[in-house]
Amino acid sequence: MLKVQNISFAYQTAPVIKNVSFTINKGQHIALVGASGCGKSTLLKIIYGLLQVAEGRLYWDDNEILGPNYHLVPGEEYMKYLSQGFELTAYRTVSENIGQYLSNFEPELKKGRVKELLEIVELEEFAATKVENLSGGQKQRVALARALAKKPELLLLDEPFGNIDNFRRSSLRRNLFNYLKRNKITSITATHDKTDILSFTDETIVIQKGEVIAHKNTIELYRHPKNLYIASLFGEINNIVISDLITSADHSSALVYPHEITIVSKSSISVLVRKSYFKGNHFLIESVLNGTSILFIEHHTFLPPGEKIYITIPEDLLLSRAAT
Ligand SMILES: Nc1ncnc2c1ncn2[C@@H]1O[C@H](COP(=O)(O)OP(=O)(O)OP(=O)(O)O)[C@@H](O)[C@H]1O
Repeated sequence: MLKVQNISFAYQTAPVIKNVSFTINKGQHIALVGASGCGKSTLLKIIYGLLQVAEGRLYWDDNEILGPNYHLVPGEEYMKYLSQGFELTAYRTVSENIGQYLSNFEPELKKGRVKELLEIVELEEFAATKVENLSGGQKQRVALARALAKKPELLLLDEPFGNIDNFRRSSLRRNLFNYLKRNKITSITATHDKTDILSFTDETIVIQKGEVIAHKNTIELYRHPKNLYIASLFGEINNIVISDLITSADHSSALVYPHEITIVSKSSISVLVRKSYFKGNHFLIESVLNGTSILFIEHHTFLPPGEKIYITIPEDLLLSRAAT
């Protein structure tokens, strides 16, 4: 179990991490999300022991995680950190980099382990290629395999798929998180990508300006986002004033995802189409409600600008999402 207790940190004088506390159970996958510059990478570096906290304590089970004031070489045996700049040995091959920290005592065992890791990151055909001849995305996959090589108990990933093309990303993500679950490896992934969050994490921690503002089961967080900042992490979102739709309602607002709005042939709510954005399996319709508010709606076909359409939003959804 990882316990982070009331930690605070500043690079200079302005605090970057402010009184942060949370607990993560073994084997759980956690997404660490928030706007750029909110402190995600800083928090991962603190957990790994690269930065010294001004206040607070961190524990992995009963072991206190100490910062650089107490360590010459950062990092504990049980923990691996994959940073955004993956420090590989350029003139060595992919296999040599992956096996760098594995014991040479039993060469067959090492060979088998490197092969298994090459399969996870789908780099079998590059085993003998020097790292300097790889693309950015391929280097990121080598760094990932090397971080996994000694089966850490806790894996810290900073934007692990940032350089990897969409074509690879999906299968790599599945390979990695299935491997982590099978081996009961706890992970914390700092990410901007909602697919990382939604499909592969048990819980999500939301950071805003250095503070934890939510720590919840990922599905719960998606279904009941507490505010606009949280909902926006999952993509386009509408912040609807309920009295614009239901005359008897008060003036509170509700967060509604575009796919939760349905276009119908007739209803009491009409909007004007402004633009249709092609999204592959649907169009995102930008529309105007009451001449002022912008409303995004998911729809299966293109709608021309200026067209008047009717919509419905389930009333119980609106009321359950009403800001309190
Ligand atoms: N070495 C540093 N020295 C001084 N300030 C820093 C340093 N590294 C980061 N910061 C500042 O600390 C704040 C948090 O940075 P951090 O990299 O943790 O954010 P982040 O949430 O990971 O951002 P991103 O999503 O863009 O990677 C930012 O305001 C950043 O400018």
